[in-house]
Amino acid sequence: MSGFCVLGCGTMGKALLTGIFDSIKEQDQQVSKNVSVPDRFYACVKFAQEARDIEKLFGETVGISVTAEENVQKAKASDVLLLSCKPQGAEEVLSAPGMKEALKGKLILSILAGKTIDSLKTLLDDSTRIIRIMPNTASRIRESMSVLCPAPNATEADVEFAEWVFNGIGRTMKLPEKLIDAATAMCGSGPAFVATMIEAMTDGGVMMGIPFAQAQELAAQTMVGTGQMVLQGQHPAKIRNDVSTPAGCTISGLLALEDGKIRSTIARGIEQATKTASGLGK
Ligand SMILES: NC(=O)C1=CN([C@@H]2O[C@H](COP(=O)(O)OP(=O)(O)OC[C@H]3O[C@@H](n4cnc5c(N)ncnc54)[C@H](OP(=O)(O)O)[C@@H]3O)[C@@H](O)[C@H]2O)C=CC1
Ligand SMILES: O=C(O)[C@@H]1CCC=N1
Repeated sequence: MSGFCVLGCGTMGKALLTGIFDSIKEQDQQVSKNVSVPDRFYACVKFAQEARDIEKLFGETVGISVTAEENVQKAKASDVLLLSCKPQGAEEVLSAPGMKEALKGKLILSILAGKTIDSLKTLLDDSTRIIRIMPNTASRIRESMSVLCPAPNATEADVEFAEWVFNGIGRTMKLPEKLIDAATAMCGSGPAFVATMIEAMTDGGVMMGIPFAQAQELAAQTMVGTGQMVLQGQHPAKIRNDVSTPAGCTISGLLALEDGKIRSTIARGIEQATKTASGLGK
């Protein structure tokens, strides 16, 4: 058995823990003999009130110790640590007196956007193994898209553990670190982009007389269904062509979207978010 510690339990830390606890509770995954399922959970925050709020969030059912200003103590008690403070906060967290020693021989799963393995290594002992991971907030409902980038010192067992954790809260994909900023834009930031598209479709529906709640449900389920068709192997272009009946309403709407440069605008948004991600934590 092992200890799992979230260093910086904010929006993403809480989303990840929620998904992980549900995943372990359902035990809906074949846990290989290499994976040591954590039996002790710790969440570290800065302030006592935050700790109390998180304890309330998870309630009594989950055995988690939530503490403020006890990062090093909880790191000592853990085998795997999820680093989920802001990128700019990495130095403060990892340079705390005693932290480097506490992390010796342990595995760090860093979800910090833009914080490279090389920059993390400058703050850690060589024996501390690193896997960069880019999940998203859909972890909360176990529908995350998480990109994994193991450092050269990560073992096969480390990668298997990380894949067990993140496959339990969605889908995973391994990519080289040079692509993680683009993955951050697509997957980490992606829910914000998709939510904006859902809002825009909802606005269209409301404008045409559908009440907001119904319009939002229509937009959200259409997004989910279309995404599922793509994940099941349908090319988006085929979906688009199949739906576009000649002289029908779809092609008229599509041309209005193209007039608004929807494709290049969305692609440019990914480009810009990638560029910003690459500068975070520097
Ligand atoms: N939000 C998202 O959807 C995603 C975020 N990420 C990455 O995840 C990380 C966290 O993002 P997010 O959850 O949104 O940010 P939050 O600010 O919500 O969470 C960061 C948490 O870390 C805490 N913290 C900061 N410094 C310390 C410290 N010294 N000791 C203990 N706790 C500390 C903060 O406490 P306090 O608030 O009191 O400062 C806060 O609770 C970032 O690196 C981000 O790049 C990755 C993918 C998606
Ligand atoms: O916006 C951010 O910087 C973080 C990383 C990806 C999603 N949120």
